Order: sequence, then structure tokens, then C-alpha cells
Amino acid sequence: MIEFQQLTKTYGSKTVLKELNLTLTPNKIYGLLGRNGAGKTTMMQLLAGHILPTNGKILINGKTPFNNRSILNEICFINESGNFKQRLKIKDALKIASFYYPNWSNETAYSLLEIFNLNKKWNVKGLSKGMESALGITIGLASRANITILDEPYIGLDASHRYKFYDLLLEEYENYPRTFILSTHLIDEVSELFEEIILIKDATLLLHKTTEEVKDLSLKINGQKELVEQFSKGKKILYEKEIIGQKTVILFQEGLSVDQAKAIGLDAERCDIQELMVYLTGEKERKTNV
Ligand SMILES: Nc1ncnc2c1ncn2[C@@H]1O[C@H](COP(=O)(O)OP(=O)(O)OP(=O)(O)O)[C@@H](O)[C@H]1O
Repeated sequence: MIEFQQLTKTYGSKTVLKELNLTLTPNKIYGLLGRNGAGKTTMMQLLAGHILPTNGKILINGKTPFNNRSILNEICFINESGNFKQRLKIKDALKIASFYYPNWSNETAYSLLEIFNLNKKWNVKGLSKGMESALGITIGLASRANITILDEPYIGLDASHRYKFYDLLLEEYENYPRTFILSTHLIDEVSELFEEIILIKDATLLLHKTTEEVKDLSLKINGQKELVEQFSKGKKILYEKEIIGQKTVILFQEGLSVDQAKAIGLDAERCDIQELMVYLTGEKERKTNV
């Protein structure tokens, strides 16, 4: 169980996270989402015990991770870069990780190296951005850490390797259930993996729900302007666009029915997560349409 309790992190006068409360139950794949600078990496650094909160607490099974070796051995945090010392060879990086993580799987590590076309004798120093990402993913998955945090580790990976990674992640998760926390801007590719979505905006938690719940809060309707406006009246509008008498609106609130919208002659469907995140985290959020 992971608990963020009234967690605040400031850097100088900047509040990066403000009185954040969040509880994560074990063995799920979480998507941590938000715009650039929203505070995702900071949250992950706090969880991984790399930094201390300014106020509030972060607890893993009731204990603070900072300086707590037994908890930290259960957490694998892979960043988008800079995970490994440049002077190491790949095999040394794997060896160090194997000492650190009690559930480490050498078999998984070496099979992933093969999948990602990495040679254990190569120096970390000479790796391309994509290769370094592949090494990060290899260690992240082979660690079998109870809490595996992947902060945009796909940077530089080509599409075919990214999709391979998504498959491998699911395979690992099914065979060895554990908590994965993934931060990404490639939402359309990854959102199917997420069981729950955590959305950070303006230093606060905007939303924490299952992926299905988030989708069910949305409704994209399209049709004759008057009909769309009639249906939208009193509802929260995230987005609207009008072209020659036709209107498209994205609504976001509890209790929106696809069938009800269709019954009055509108095209209606749920939104995909990528589209929703764009509008939910947008600069301007539309108020309720009255
Ligand atoms: N060590 C630091 N010192 C000062 N400011 C910091 C520090 N670390 C992060 N910040 C600031 O905190 C804010 C949140 O940064 P963070 O890296 O957590 O965002 P993020 O959501 O991960 O962004 P991105 O999606 O771009 O990676 C940013 O404004 C950043 O400049």
C-alpha cells in the first residue's frame, strides 16, 4: 500500500506538489499523467525515497521510504536517462542491479538484452538514447521489484521496440504481479495498459480513477447545433467546435449516457484517454454550460 498524505513539495518559492492525498493499492498498473512540469517526476522521486517532502508524508506499507534500505530494495525507479554510470559495461550494470534487488531475474535480464539487441560487453557510455532506454527497461522488468516506477523510459525507442516493451510489461505483470507506475506522454499507445489513472494538474491531484471510470465520465457528441446544445445544457463541457450548423462537444461528468444522446439523434461515443487528457489538462477548462 502506497500512501501520499497531505504531501507538499516546494523548491524555493515554487510549489511543485500541494497537499496531495493519494492511496495506491498493490499489484496494479498505474498511469501517472500530466503536462510537462506538472510534478510527475517529483512524485516518483518522493516515492522512490530520492528526495524528502517539504510537508506531509509518503508511506509504503506504513513506513517512510527515505533512507529505509529494506523498502528501497523493493522499489525500482527508472528515469528517462542517467540511470547508469557511464564507465560501466552493460553486464556490470546488470550485476549491480542483481545485488540490489532481492527478486532479480537474471534470465529475464539476459532475454531482454537479446530482444533489444544489446550486447552485454558494450559500454554504457557508447549507447544511443534508445539503447540506454532499452537497458533501463531491461533492469526495470528484471528487477521484479514490488514497486517498479518507469518515468518516460521509452524515449528514443523506436515504435517496434516500444510495442515490444508494452507486451513484455504485460507478460511480466501477469506472471509476477506487482505495482507498476508509468509516466508517459505517449498516452494513446499505453493507456490500454493502465488499470488506474492518476492525473496531476497545477500541483494537485485532479483525478484518480480506473481507466474505465475515466472513459465513462466522458461523452463526445456530434450533430445538429441546436440538438447538441440542448443535450449539453447544464453539463460540464471540456471542448466544443462548430462548423456550419453542426456542433461537436465533449462532456465530462457522472451519469452521461451514450444511449440517451443517440436516442435524440446525436452521434455519441466515449472519448479515448489521450483526447481526454489533452482537454482535462488544457489551459482553459470550460465551465458548465448554462
Ligand atoms: N531540483 C529542482 N529544483 C528546482 N525546481 C525543480 C526541481 N525539480 C523539479 N523542479 C520543478 O518542479 C516542477 C515539476 O517538475 P517535474 O519534473 O516533477 O515535472 P514532470 O511532470 O515530471 O514534467 P515532465 O513531463 O516535463 O517530465 C517543474 O517546474 C520543475 O522545474
